[in-house]
Amino acid sequence: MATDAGRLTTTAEPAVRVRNLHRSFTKDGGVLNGLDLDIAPGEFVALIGRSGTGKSTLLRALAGLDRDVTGHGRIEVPDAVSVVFQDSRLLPWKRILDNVILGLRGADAAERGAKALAEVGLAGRERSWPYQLSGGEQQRASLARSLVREPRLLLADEPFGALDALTRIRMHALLRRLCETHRPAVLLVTHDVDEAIVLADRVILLDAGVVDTDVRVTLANRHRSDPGFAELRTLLLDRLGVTAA
Ligand SMILES: Nc1ncnc2c1ncn2[C@@H]1O[C@H](COP(=O)(O)OP(=O)(O)OP(=O)(O)O)[C@@H](O)[C@H]1O
Repeated sequence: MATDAGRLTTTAEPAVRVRNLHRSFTKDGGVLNGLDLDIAPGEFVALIGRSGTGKSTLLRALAGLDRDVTGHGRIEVPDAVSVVFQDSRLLPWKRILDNVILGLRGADAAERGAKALAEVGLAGRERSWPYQLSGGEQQRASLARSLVREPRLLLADEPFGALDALTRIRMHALLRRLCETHRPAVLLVTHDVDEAIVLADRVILLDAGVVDTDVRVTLANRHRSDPGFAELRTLLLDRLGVTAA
């Protein structure tokens, strides 16, 4: 693969810079077809698009998790990148705190892990096993595992996709709070247009492997009943080829 990967370090630079990114799994057609994208430090970007338009492929490229894929282009990301997936990927044979601090160095690792668990509302669950946590709690632990590494870039692929509606709403509030505190740049892949508008500073819609729509969310009120919210939702659903209900 001819990808020219680099590391961004200075704060004047964008946190993520992607230029002319191509990715393909077959000889017949590309999934990403010359994609350009910048994400500023601390900026929260939601990535939406029809099924199969390459959202996860882009996220995996940024995470350095590309497999079975050919391509070229330039990708620049910060040193500290964390990834959260739809399933928590906690190791079942390790207690929650040990999962959170897995691979961390330093005498204060346990202390930092416990602090991260407290931040996501899991104080007191350090010695629990993953199976003793609900799905939502497991995703909280997964967020703690990411944040304890103090990422400059947080990549999240449908992190709330498997959760019930009420837990999702709670997780939205938690993620927003955590991002306001830690200020990583965020790329969140989601199928949920409302989730994108509630959470993000910018919503990017992928189509045919390039950026089709790039809108800044400037709503003072992110409530679904707000007319600006409804207008933005209609615009995005329209671009997705869906008629708003
Ligand atoms: N490992 C792979 N091998 C072969 N094809 C793949 C592989 N991973 C993804 N693809 C194909 O690449 C295309 C884009 O997949 P990707 O998972 O990036 O889409 P997506 O936009 O995230 O889709 P969804 O919204 O359904 O999750 C799809 O056509 C998919 O079948």
